Amino acid sequence: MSGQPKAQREPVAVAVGLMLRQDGAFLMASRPQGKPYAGYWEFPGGKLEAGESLQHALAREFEEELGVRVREAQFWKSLRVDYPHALVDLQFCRITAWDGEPLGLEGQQLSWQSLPVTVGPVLPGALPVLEWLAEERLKRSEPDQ
Ligand SMILES: Nc1nc2c([nH]c(=O)n2[C@H]2C[C@H](O)[C@@H](COP(=O)(O)OP(=O)(O)OP(=O)(O)O)O2)c(=O)[nH]1
Repeated sequence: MSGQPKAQREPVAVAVGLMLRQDGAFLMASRPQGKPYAGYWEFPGGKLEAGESLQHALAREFEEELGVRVREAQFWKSLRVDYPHALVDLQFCRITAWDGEPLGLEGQQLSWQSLPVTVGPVLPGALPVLEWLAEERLKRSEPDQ
């Protein structure tokens, strides 16, 4: 295998955004050809550049990949995933306001989804997000104690 031995790998920080529409739908994207897990579905985002903040990386990736200007984003949850190709620290943010309609500027397919999702396969590092969204939905539907 090429690259660093697994045990010595430094985690790579990744900014990921869940664009959440008022009706509860969220945007998913297919991974473009040429990337690991091409064709798998994920949430838009990408790696932080050296010295870059999470908010900045999120805004940059959304401009580059979707042509969307992020107006309101809040950090939500993080998740470390150990892939054969990389060790990643995923920083998930909820995006609740933006300018523009998302376009697949890197050749990726886009789809507004709700639970259960109808696209697949879903990237392993995006699957837990669907569980978190389902948990939230459950909490919202439970009567107050
Ligand atoms: N965007 C995104 N990446 C995810 C998710 N879940 C998950 O495990 N990942 C992983 C896949 C990749 O290993 C990494 C993101 O790196 P990437 O290669 O897509 O990022 P990038 O756009 O900066 O790529 P590049 O400039 O190096 O081509 O995070 C997710 O929901 N969204």
